[in-house]
Amino acid sequence: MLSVAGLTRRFGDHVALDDVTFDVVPGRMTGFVGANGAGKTTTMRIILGVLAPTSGEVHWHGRALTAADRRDFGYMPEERGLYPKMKIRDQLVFFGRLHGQGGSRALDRTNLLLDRLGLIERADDALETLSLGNQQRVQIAAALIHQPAALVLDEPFSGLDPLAVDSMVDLLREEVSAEVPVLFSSHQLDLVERLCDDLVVLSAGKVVAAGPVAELGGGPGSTYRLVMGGADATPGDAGWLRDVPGVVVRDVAGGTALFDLAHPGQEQEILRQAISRGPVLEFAPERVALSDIFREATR
Ligand SMILES: Nc1ncnc2c1ncn2[C@@H]1O[C@H](COP(=O)(O)OP(=O)(O)OP(=O)(O)O)[C@@H](O)[C@H]1O
Repeated sequence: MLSVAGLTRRFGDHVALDDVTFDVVPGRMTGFVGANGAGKTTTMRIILGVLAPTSGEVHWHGRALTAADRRDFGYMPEERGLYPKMKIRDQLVFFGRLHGQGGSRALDRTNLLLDRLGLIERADDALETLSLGNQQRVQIAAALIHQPAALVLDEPFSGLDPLAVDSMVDLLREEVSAEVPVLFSSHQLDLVERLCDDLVVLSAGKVVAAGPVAELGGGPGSTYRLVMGGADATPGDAGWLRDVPGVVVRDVAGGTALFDLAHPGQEQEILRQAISRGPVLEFAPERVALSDIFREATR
C-alpha cells in the first residue's frame, strides 16, 4: 500500500499542503480531486520525490518510500516530459531499457502498448508530429512501459477523446486487477465517478473527504425515488408516503417523491404499497452525485 502520512508543504508563507494523509490501496483505483490550486500536483510531486515535503512522509508497504522504490513507480507528471523529435517507438523502448528491460522485452511491451492505445501505425513518427491527445497517449505508455509497482498520474485524461479515455481506462483497470495501487488526479468528475473505488478530496491543501466512493455518498444510500403514474399516463399522487411510518419525505411533486427510509429492507414493503395504489413508473435508490459530494466537501 502507498500511504501519504501527514504531508505539509509550505512555499514561503503559503501553506500548499496541510497535514495531508490518505492511502492508495492495491487493487483499488483512487481518484484525487480538488479545485485548481488545492495541492494535488504538489502532493504527487512529493510522492515521486521531485519535491521535498516541509514535514510528513510517504510510506510504501508500511515503511519510508525510498528512491529505489520510486524507480519502479509509473508517473505521469503535469509537465509532460518526452522527447519531441524522437520516434515514439524508439523512445518507449529507450524508457523500457532505462528501467532495466532487455531490448526484446522493451520492444514487445512497446508494441503491445502502442497497439492497445491505437498508435501502432504512428510508431515510427516523431512525437512532435502527433496531435496533443496522441502525445498524451504516448505519455501514458511511458508510465506503463516497465510494469510499474504503483501508478501516480496527474490529469491523465485531460485532452483525451472518448475512445482514448476508454482504452486508457481498460489499461488502468488491468493494472488495478494486478494489485497495483493507482492514484490519478482529475477535474472530470463524471469520469472519476465511473472509475474510482476510492476518492480523496483536497481543498486548500487539506483532505476534506477520503474513503470508498460508496461510503462518501457516491453509491446508493437510504434515499429512494418513486414515480407513480395515474391511469392514461396522467401524473399520479405520491402524497400517501407522508403517512407511512418510517418514511421521511424530502420532497413530493405530483406522482414523484424523494424520501428516506428509517429501516433497511423497508423499500420492498413501500414498493408493494405503491403498486397497490397505481402504476409505478420508477422506484430506485437515489445516487448522490460525486459533484454534490465535491461541492459539499469543498464549500
Ligand atoms: N513551486 C512553487 N512555488 C510557489 N507556490 C507553489 C509552487 N508549486 C505550487 N505552489 C502553490 O501551491 C498551491 C497548490 O498547487 P498545486 O499545483 O499543487 O495545485 P493543484 O491542485 O494541482 O491545482 P490544478 O488543479 O490547478 O493543477 C497553489 O497555491 C500553488 O500556487
